Amino acid sequence: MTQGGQGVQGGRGVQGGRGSGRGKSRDPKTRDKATDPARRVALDVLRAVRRDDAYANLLLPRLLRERGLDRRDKALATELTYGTARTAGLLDLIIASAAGRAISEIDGDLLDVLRLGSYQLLRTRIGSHAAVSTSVDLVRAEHGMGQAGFVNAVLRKVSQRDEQMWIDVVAPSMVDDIVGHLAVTYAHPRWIAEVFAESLGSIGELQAALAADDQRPIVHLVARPGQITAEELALISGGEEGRLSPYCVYLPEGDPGSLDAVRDGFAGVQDEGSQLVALALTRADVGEDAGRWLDLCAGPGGKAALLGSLADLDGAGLDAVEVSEHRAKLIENIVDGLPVTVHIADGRDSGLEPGFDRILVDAPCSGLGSLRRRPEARWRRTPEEVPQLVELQTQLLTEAMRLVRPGGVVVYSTCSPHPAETTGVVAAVLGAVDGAEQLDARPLVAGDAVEPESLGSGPHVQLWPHRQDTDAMFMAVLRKPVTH
Ligand SMILES: C[S@@+](CC[C@H](N)C(=O)[O-])C[C@H]1O[C@@H](n2cnc3c(N)ncnc32)[C@H](O)[C@@H]1O
Repeated sequence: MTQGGQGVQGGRGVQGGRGSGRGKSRDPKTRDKATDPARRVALDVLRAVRRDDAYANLLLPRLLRERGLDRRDKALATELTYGTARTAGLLDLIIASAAGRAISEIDGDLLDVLRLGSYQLLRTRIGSHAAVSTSVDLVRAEHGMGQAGFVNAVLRKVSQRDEQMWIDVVAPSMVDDIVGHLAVTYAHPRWIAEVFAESLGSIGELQAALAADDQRPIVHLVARPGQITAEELALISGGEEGRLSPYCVYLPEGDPGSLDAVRDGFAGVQDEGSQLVALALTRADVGEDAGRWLDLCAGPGGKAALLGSLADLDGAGLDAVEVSEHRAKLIENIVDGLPVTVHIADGRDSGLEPGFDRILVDAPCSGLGSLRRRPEARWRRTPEEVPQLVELQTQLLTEAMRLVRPGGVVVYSTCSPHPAETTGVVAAVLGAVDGAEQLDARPLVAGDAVEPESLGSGPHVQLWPHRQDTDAMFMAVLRKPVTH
């Protein structure tokens, strides 16, 4: 996808056989065959997402493997599935307007096809004839001519405007409601745009934040220390060494699952921001480190594996607590051979003896900071979920402060920039633990390529896709007083 600016660059009308300028990436000439396997896979995933609450990023790779798509069809199916899932709310506004009826009045199966067709019309280079006719064919095969006629009529109407023209129709005006306008333009629910604005402290950067979140990110790999270096991993994967984490490799294309290093567990898929959180825990000054480390919310184990590798090199050991049995098994698999002990337990009452030198609380959260990587998530989350999460986060961090030894540190992190889940939780716990202090997290994250000052005013660190090109990870470092 190209950078999604405020105006749609190019903005060519689709009547000439092309959609708008944003997100154009494919030569359509050979993609016009009806119900080709790529569109079939995309539709099946979108349907499972809507009907069964499936996760597109888990189901799609499975279907691509099972159905034996070639490389080009895999790329097309991936673009159409993730793109459509990510923009579903915006597409629905356009479809409702074109159909002249509410989305709730459109049959779900037809809506999936309309979303897939509209996405092709508005955000890909696929010709409008191909986008419409392949959609009609998908419906005709399953639902007959009548329904196919409806889909044909709606998509033809959608094709009469490009994306920017439709935004002018369906979005609130920028003058009356700038947040609402930007939310629609960059395909986000309004409440999430409000949360981003609140976390950023103004709406000045909101457009950049939403635009970055409206892109498909490249894959980040972690080279597990002591097992493979980032330089080696970059060489064998064809990727590029990361800018921020010494263990990160950017993989612009290709299937990470096909790399031997990933299959053998020397490397894994992990956002660079998550690597920085684990790193911050190991870099914090705790005085004499007896090597008792704890990951209190460890599943599925990405950070536990990185911490375990670093603990191995340091002669330390890591206890990894996870409440879900299934996720605890995932940790077991990923930390095989490392000095990590997995406990299936509630982190609020794990039964572990206090006295840890370093504790990570990578708390369950709304996930608003990793929406780029989970295409449908933004349309599933609701603001009503947040207070309950905040309560759990506060309890987990409070327990971590009990388990850490005097002088030891707790890193509290979320893959969410929501102020209630981040600074709100930290302030509440700091206020409740006598003498606890918050350390400046910025020097623990900064490196050769990043000055601490570029990470905000501290003491916490809030990463952002539009600033660091990582997920919007939050981290705060708390130290328990020595006299406590
Ligand atoms: C954000 S994820 C952690 C991600 C993990 N650190 C990683 O890097 O792979 C939060 C985890 O906390 C677990 N969790 C939720 N409630 C918990 C609790 N009360 N005690 C321990 N773990 C909990 C969830 O099941 C989930 O696996």
